[in-house]
Amino acid sequence: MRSTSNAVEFDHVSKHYGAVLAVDDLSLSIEPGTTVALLGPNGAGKSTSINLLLGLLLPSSGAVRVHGGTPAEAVRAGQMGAMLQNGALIPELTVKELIDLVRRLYPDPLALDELLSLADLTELAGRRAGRLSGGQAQRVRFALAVAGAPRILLLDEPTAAMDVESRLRFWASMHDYAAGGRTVLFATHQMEEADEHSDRVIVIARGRLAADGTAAQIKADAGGQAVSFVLGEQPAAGLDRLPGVTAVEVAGGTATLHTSDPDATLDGLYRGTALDVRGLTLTGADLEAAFLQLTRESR
Ligand SMILES: Nc1ncnc2c1ncn2[C@@H]1O[C@H](COP(=O)(O)OP(=O)(O)OP(=O)(O)O)[C@@H](O)[C@H]1O
Repeated sequence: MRSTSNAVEFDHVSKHYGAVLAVDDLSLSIEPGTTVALLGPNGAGKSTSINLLLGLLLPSSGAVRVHGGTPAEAVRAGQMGAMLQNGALIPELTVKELIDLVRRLYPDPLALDELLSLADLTELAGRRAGRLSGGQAQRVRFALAVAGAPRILLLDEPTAAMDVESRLRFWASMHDYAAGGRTVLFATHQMEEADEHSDRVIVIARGRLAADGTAAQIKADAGGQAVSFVLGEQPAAGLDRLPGVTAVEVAGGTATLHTSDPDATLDGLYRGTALDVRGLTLTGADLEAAFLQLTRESR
């Protein structure tokens, strides 16, 4: 029986390169229309996972499914587009010629003008590919990846060569593309990119799943948020039982409540205690702190 409800499924997938175990019993599924960030330190297995999804590598064990079929079937049907780390462009062709050449390979491609506009290349249409800057060439790679109007778009560190301005333009293009109900999976080292541009963050470390959820959930699970206030001489008893609280520290008259749910903790503090709460500060874990904690835990 083939399930068609998920765009992507990894079912107990492992991948060895000789003695190196790059992906270790990874199971996950991605619903259609989701934008997922794949986050992990160097060597975590991100590129290997993307190559498995594209059918460029076969799993040592387990199964990878794309819309219920094999990756090879999905690629043949033009369902997948990919922007890998260093895809070569033909330097003599103009941007327009190159994109048109590739789009004509697909059964149901996007229109040339639409592609140029989507990748913000209209003004560079007549420029030879060999004369583009690194960031402009990445935009061309993006146009080539979406030329066949794939249902699933895979991006391996797409903004690695881009300056701030190019990054902004690139993410705007990605969101335009994803808005049509397409599934996007992008690998990144940039926490803020994962936080800002995905519906879901999957953290892998040493080939295993370290965390899976929205950026907000991952931050909360890492328990890095805290509510602090001036306790003075008041008793600290019971603070550790407030909703969401994972640990309490009292030092120099200040109480710090580490919490997985600051809203619930504050509510409990005001309604459930008779404390006089002054000098309140809230500190949130950023995704970077959560990520470091998660990937450290899995070592
Ligand atoms: N062709 C290969 N032969 C042998 N080992 C490999 C090969 N490709 C990757 N590896 C190893 O597999 C592990 C996972 O590598 P992978 O490239 O998937 O990680 P990554 O998360 O994409 O890393 P990065 O962030 O550095 O791009 C690493 O230990 C890497 O050294």
